[in-house]
Amino acid sequence: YEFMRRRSRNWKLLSQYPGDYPLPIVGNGFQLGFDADDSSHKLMEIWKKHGRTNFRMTVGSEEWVLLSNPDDIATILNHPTELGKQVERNTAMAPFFGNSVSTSEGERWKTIRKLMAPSFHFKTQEKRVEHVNKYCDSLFKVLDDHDGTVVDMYRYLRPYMFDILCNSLMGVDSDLLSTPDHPYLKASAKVVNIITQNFFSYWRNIKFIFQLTPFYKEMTETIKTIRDTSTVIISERKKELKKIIDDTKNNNRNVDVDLEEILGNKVSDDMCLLDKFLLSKIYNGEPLPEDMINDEITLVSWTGHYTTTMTMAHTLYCIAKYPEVQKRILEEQKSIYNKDFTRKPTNTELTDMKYLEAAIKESIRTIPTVTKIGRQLKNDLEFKDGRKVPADTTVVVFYEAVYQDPKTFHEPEKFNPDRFFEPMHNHAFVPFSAGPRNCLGFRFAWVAMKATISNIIRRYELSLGGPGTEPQFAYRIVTESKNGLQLRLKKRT
Ligand code: HEM
Repeated sequence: YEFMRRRSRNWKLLSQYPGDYPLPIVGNGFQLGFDADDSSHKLMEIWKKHGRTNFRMTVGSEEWVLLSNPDDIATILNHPTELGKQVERNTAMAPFFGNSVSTSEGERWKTIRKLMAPSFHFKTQEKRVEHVNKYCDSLFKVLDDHDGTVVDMYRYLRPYMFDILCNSLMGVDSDLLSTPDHPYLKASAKVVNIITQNFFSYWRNIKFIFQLTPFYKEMTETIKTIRDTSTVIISERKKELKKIIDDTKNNNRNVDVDLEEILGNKVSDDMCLLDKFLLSKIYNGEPLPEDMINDEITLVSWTGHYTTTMTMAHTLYCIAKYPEVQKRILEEQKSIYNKDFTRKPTNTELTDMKYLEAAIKESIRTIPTVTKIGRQLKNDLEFKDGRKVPADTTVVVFYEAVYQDPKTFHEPEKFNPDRFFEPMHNHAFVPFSAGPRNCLGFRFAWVAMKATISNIIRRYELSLGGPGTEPQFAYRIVTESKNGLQLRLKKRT
């Protein structure tokens, strides 16, 4: 009786939102179709059908409320305690990233997030710009070889971004840019697709069947490759730390690192992220177990390089597609670098690149890097308009819908960076999420994207790859083009 009572109460609350009547067992699941790559498109159709506003869906036994209203997005993302991720999404991601900061809850999440946060503080930006600029020279060497020809930007931007992260956060030189066919790059390119399939293909949760399929084998091999790469990075850094200690003992001191901190296992803000994981004893007074460090390094290496690469590549594509935007970015660059057009940017100059920033934002709006994020409610939640959503519901921030809503973005079909100079709702555009569980790496990502694009655009004229190369975007957990991102780069004289 209690179960029935709760169900009917929940249904009463949920049915305040538009949505189709759910069938027994499957709910509205069939409306998502059977092709995971197409489910985002299907959800957009449902959003339009119900009046381009927040709507509800029942997927299997789960209740979803999908939000496109910025007021309600502000309510969920800034909530101090509703920080739990959608259980289904975590199930899809956990085989790759275990119980990492992005997938964990409660004390583990809080402790690790606190340990990591100083590595992403705004004070670190100056140092990050230097790292990006250094690796840009290696990128130029590779891209110069393709002068005038069509090149897949993913192929070189991914290893480039991975090398920057590895050097800047892990203190290890990886140089994947010189081996773009490296097994890590091949494996990590499969992650988005596999997680998206796990998420939308419910039969995969029937483990004994899934384990018999080739998909399972592919997933296991992919996980092994990316986690083994983290093991190598961790052991390289351990060796380096040992060398620093030995060198110091032999009076050959490496000035970069404070030995007392290392020997005393003290963690300082200046240390690279991996040193913090290796040296801290925050976890029950003991060093962090190796598999826990592996979870975090695998997550940060993957998410940090993949999302940033996709956003940069898609922005370069938009710049190539809209020559007037390219012209205005270039004019802004000329106004900053009129004396020396090849000089690398400083952090202050990056903040002056307002039009470039608007162009990156408009690229994210039209090709959202992250298409949805979810929170699974622990308690009932009341939104600004007085409607309540019951505990256990999954509340989804449906970015694609927000970005295509004419109430929020006037003439959403137009590519218009200038819209970001107009006043807008402060939660209309939160691609890095917001509130206590926002993206830790957003400052790092901004620095990397702005510095890289500023350097690239001053060196090369960008145009589209031509017939047959138009990107085929798939809106997976991260948006990516199935046939790469082909652009023609021509060195400026
Ligand atoms: C353009 C690039 C990026 C975009 C669009 C992006 C977007 C996001 C979003 C939307 C979330 C929230 C996910 C959710 O609530 O389900 C998130 C979380 C996170 N991001 Fe990013 N991100 C980017 C780059 C980075 C970089 C460069 C790093 C690290 C080097 C990073 C590390 C993280 C971490 C660790 C979390 C989990 C935070 C937590 O749960 O407490 N991201 N990111």
